[in-house]
Amino acid sequence: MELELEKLQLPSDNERPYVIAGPCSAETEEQVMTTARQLAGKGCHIFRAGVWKPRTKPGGFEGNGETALPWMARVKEETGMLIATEVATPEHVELALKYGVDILWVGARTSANPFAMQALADSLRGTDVPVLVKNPVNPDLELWIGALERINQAGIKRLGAIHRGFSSYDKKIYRNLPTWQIPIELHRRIPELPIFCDPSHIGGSRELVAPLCQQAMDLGFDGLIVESHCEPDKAWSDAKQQVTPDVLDYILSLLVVRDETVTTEGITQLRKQIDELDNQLMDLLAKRMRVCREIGQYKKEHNMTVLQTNRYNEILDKRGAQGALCGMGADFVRKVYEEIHEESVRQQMEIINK
Ligand SMILES: C=C(O[C@@H]1C=C(C(=O)O)C=C[C@H]1O)C(=O)O
Repeated sequence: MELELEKLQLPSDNERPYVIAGPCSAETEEQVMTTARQLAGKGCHIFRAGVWKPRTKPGGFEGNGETALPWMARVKEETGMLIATEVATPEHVELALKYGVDILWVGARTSANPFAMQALADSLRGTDVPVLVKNPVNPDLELWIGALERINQAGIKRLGAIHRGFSSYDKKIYRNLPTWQIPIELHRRIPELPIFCDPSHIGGSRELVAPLCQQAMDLGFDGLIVESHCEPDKAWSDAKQQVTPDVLDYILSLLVVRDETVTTEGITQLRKQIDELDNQLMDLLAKRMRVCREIGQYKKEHNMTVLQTNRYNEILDKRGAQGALCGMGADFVRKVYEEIHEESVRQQMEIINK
């Protein structure tokens, strides 16, 4: 099915990127207002805050619910910023609209559930609020598109997608794997659909926000939705991944916004692939080391030496031959495996001596 789309028409200083910023959760009126004033002072046009928080496990802070909506309304009134929040049920939609929320987004757990998406779509019928749909937690492009289609079929034409990464058991570098090929394919399939990147949830840590924002710009994303809190370390949820409005402003000031229509960026695209492959390499290395540690544990239990020269030689020979077949120098492959072996032995020594 073709989506029937209209421009989002959101305020922004430039053509790109749209920036939506604000805390993970609306915790207190003071926290909301302080953060909002600071963001507005930095020229931010759209304020986000979670009012209903889907938490993986019970017992955490699940949001203030309706109590927080008047705070959001106050942000809009006092700063002039538009306000955005997450909705997961028809009741959320009704309340958010009642308090004048300008933009709604649908979270990753909700977009993974067609029943929930249909209920949301039905509750949106007859409104013209812009809706942004996060990717489902699992890397399923069809499910993501299906969620967008349901909202669109309910008559919502100002529609966007948010890439927040995909859940995985492995959380070595990212909290949620970016798997860029999925939003890239979404853009290829529906070029007129604006795509936002959520570097906070992909990265899960402050340090990754800037590089991920840049990666999103490099891939031609239309906007960014970034978690920003007046005192990130004291945040009631997602403390590690929030940045202050000051830091956000700095990150945005350094962003290189690239133009999709200029065709001289062949090298940038190639480097993107390199980054992605390097991330995969790091991931694989981390996995290999994990197996080595298991072997270390086995050796401890069976009183075996860490160093197994025959096996080591076998690996050097085999990988060297493989490398040669792929056009890589024997010396290079040997050096790589010597380094890997050294680290593997170091990690096993730690285990065997524990
Ligand atoms: C992992 C092992 O321990 C050591 C590390 C190796 C590796 O990282 O490939 C190979 C041989 C051993 O010296 C093993 O015995 O298999």
